[in-house]
Amino acid sequence: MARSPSLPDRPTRDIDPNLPDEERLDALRSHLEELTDVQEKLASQLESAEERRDELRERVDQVERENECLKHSPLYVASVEESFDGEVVVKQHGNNQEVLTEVSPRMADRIEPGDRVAVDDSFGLQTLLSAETDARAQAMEITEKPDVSYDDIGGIDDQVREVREAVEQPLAEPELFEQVGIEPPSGVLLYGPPGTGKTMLAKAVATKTDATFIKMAGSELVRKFIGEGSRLVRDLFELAREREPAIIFIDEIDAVAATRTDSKTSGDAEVQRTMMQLLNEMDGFEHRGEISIIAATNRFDMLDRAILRPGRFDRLIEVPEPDVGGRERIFEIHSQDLSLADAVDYDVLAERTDGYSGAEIESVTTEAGMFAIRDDRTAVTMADFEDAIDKLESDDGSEYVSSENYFFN
Ligand SMILES: Nc1ncnc2c1ncn2[C@@H]1O[C@H](COP(=O)(O)OP(=O)(O)OP(=O)(O)O)[C@@H](O)[C@H]1O
Repeated sequence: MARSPSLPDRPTRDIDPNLPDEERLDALRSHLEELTDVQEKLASQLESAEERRDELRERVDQVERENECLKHSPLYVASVEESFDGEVVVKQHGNNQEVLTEVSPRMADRIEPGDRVAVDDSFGLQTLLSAETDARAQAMEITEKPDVSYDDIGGIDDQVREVREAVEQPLAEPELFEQVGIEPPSGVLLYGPPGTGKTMLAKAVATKTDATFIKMAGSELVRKFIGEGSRLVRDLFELAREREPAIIFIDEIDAVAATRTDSKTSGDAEVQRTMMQLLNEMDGFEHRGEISIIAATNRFDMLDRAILRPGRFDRLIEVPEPDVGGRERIFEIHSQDLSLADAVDYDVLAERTDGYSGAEIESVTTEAGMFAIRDDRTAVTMADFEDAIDKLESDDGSEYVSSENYFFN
């Protein structure tokens, strides 16, 4: 705790009244100087004390706010089903319990059927959830025009070709499949280590086919939107129908489609419901129109085989870590917009980055640029790239450990 600084001594001086006038005046002047000095010191101490008081006040405010938050019990999310004079029927998400409850006059004229609200333990309506807090908006990332092209993807040419055949062609030339009399693949599953370009592949097809890209992350469905998973899956397919042509991209599908465990915890039951909804949507998707479904995982081993049956994710495409030629190409792609001071030997960099994913190579190029900036230069050199690799190798973060370590552990 900071101690208050001690106050300066108050100068005292006895001036002999019998001194000649001139000497008394001198003595008084010098006394005045001492007093002025003390006054300045006191003023500066007062200023520091006021600053400290303001800091403490701010801290008290913050602690009070935190305390308030701690005193509040959690709120539950519910939907308004019907609304009468000052009363509403709400249905709590998760357990689907329906109750009739009163609405405070403060909220009465703002509540309409279909609204999502936060309710407390006794179903008192606390807040009307705005569109921003709506789970549907939060759980799905919608991109009308993604800007990834096939040329932005390096080192996985075979996978690009397969995805084009399985997703792009049925969207672009459905009549071809009709003429030949075959069904295009229902869903495509991309599997492989993290950061190898799976999301990019899905976005690139959407760009090429002018389709809306709708992404949902399986992990978020089970962690963030507990109790709402199956409804959100239904919404996801509904939204795709509204936005045709559309590509539905389900990232980390393993989070909702992992092999069934024997445990009967409510969390597992909820994940099961979400997966069943997903399977239902896919099975009932006969006249799919211009909608394609792509899923991705880096835990292929964990998947429930039920999702791989014909009519579901029946086209599997492995997206591996890039080989040396692929890494060279990815270095070239990510250096396209860099100002380079001299020729960069991408082949040497590719040799040095065995086991790196595309995302890790992107980090190397960003870090190389940072080295140039730190050095007050506007162009990046080969040495910057080498230093960047050294730095990322020595960094103590699992982020840059070879992505093999993530895969099938
Ligand atoms: N093959 C690649 N070519 C060029 N860049 C790549 C490649 N793979 C990854 N990248 C870079 O890494 C970033 C992340 O890639 P992306 O999100 O497609 O990986 P992912 O396989 O979907 O990863 P995750 O499994 O973690 O979701 C991309 O935005 C891109 O900059």
